[in-house]
Amino acid sequence: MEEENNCRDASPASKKKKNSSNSSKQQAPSRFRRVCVFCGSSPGKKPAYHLAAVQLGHHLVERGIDLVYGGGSVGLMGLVSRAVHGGGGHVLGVVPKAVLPRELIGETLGELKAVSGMHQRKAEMARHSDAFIALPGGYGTLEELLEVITWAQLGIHHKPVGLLNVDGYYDSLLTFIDKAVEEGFVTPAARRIIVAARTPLDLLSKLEDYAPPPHDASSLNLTWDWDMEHHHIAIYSPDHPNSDMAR
Ligand SMILES: C/C(=C\CNc1ncnc2c1ncn2[C@@H]1O[C@H](COP(=O)(O)O)[C@@H](O)[C@H]1O)CO
Repeated sequence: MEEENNCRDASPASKKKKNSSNSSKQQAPSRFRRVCVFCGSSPGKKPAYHLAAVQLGHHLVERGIDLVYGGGSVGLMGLVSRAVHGGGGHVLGVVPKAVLPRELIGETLGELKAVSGMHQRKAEMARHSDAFIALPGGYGTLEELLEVITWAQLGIHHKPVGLLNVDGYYDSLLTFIDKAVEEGFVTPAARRIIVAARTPLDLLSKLEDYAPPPHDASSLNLTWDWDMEHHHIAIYSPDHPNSDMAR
């Protein structure tokens, strides 16, 4: 799967600013054209989570960064997408066909890309983005976050991965990952893949400065494609006519 052309000049967000108040706050151009945000399909209980989602959306618009996310208007996903869309930024929602019905995801603002399943969704969200940010969320958010961290560790991509640790929501996850380093399951270099901050502003400036750790795994030449045509599925059943056991 080829990555998108990340030329800044083509950014839709940089071309159309609906909200004139944002133009006065216009920042220096970001190195990112599009950022993928993973976050709860629920709003969470604390107002701090809601505020962080809205603030992140505003900061993206101010920097001319477009949003890629899981689509829909539910929970924190709805808050961040409305903030970006309302500020004149471009929003791309990537939604598996099975969860397209409005009763599941609500209304999607901006551009909607329907994909066949969850694996393709993650690959598409990643392909269209220059960096990832996880806001507070549940299993879905954790799964998406850990997958892009794993892909970075394997050298599948070199894009920054940010963790917005609103009100210490992710303290216990970070403590756990530090334990994994201590116990020898995560290397110190791989620990540095995660860029954490407590506010959207701090996180965005850390991500702008991020340099990926050197890793040997690039030579594996892995991709995040899930292309069945180019994968041989081995069959290890002695009774099967095409069994690979005999090969
Ligand atoms: C399928 C159901 C609700 C639909 N909700 C979702 N709509 C869009 N994207 C979703 C939805 N649920 C999960 N996602 C993806 O995972 C992340 C949020 O998951 P979490 O468990 O709420 O943290 C989010 O980034 C999306 O990409 C009925 O259950």
